[in-house]
Amino acid sequence: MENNILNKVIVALDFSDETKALEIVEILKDDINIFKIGLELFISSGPKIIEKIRSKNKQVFLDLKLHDIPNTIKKALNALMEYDIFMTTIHALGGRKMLKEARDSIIESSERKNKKRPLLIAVTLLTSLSTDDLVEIGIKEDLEEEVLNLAKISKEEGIDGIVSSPLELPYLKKEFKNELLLITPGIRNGTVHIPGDDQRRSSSLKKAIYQGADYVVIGRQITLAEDPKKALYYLLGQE
Ligand SMILES: O=c1ccn([C@@H]2O[C@H](COP(=O)(O)O)[C@@H](O)[C@H]2O)c(=O)[nH]1
Repeated sequence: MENNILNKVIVALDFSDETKALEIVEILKDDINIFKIGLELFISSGPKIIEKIRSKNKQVFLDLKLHDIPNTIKKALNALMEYDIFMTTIHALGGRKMLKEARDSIIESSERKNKKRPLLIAVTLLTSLSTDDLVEIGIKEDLEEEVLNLAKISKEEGIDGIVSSPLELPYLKKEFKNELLLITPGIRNGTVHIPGDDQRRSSSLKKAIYQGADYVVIGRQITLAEDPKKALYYLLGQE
């Protein structure tokens, strides 16, 4: 059971210091198979960090959350196909045309380069946003409806999966069954103090898994802990 859950855990390496990021990979390499490179690490270290992690026989989730006009996204994803990555992200709020260009671009480049393509994942509404934040930026739709709507458009445009908060899992799972990968950050258990924690829609690791997450992304709860491996196993044991 523990192993099944571990296969679904992605650890976010949110550091500007690549030595620190690689240290975490080293500590967790027997437990975790996929590590996430986000904007901070990618901007600080550049693309070479991808190969450094892959050389330890680990998969890379390159989480750049691209959000731009369709043509720019198309070209960016074409360029991204140079890297050997397992999964990457774009924002569903970029709209239907952007999602379609993203999907077409990644498929065309993979066929042209005869190379396996990464999974393309659309972020719905960031887990740091509360209902009040959404109303303030003009998203007056019920939060659940909005996530569902963005997920539906993503699926219609052939996107492989979506990012949402764990709180939205019950109805997303009911709607999409196994037709869309469900990926949830926002995992919290309160054991590690996270200064200025910005997550607003969160839940525990086990709850997210029981409610149908295909992958959960965990960062600071593990990476800021004195003993990251112990923190990971503590999360695994907690309801
Ligand atoms: O809606 C989203 C999309 C992406 N993330 C990313 O997940 C991790 C979460 O890290 P924690 O330290 O566990 O909060 C982080 O890399 C985010 O960029 C997200 O949190 N919410």
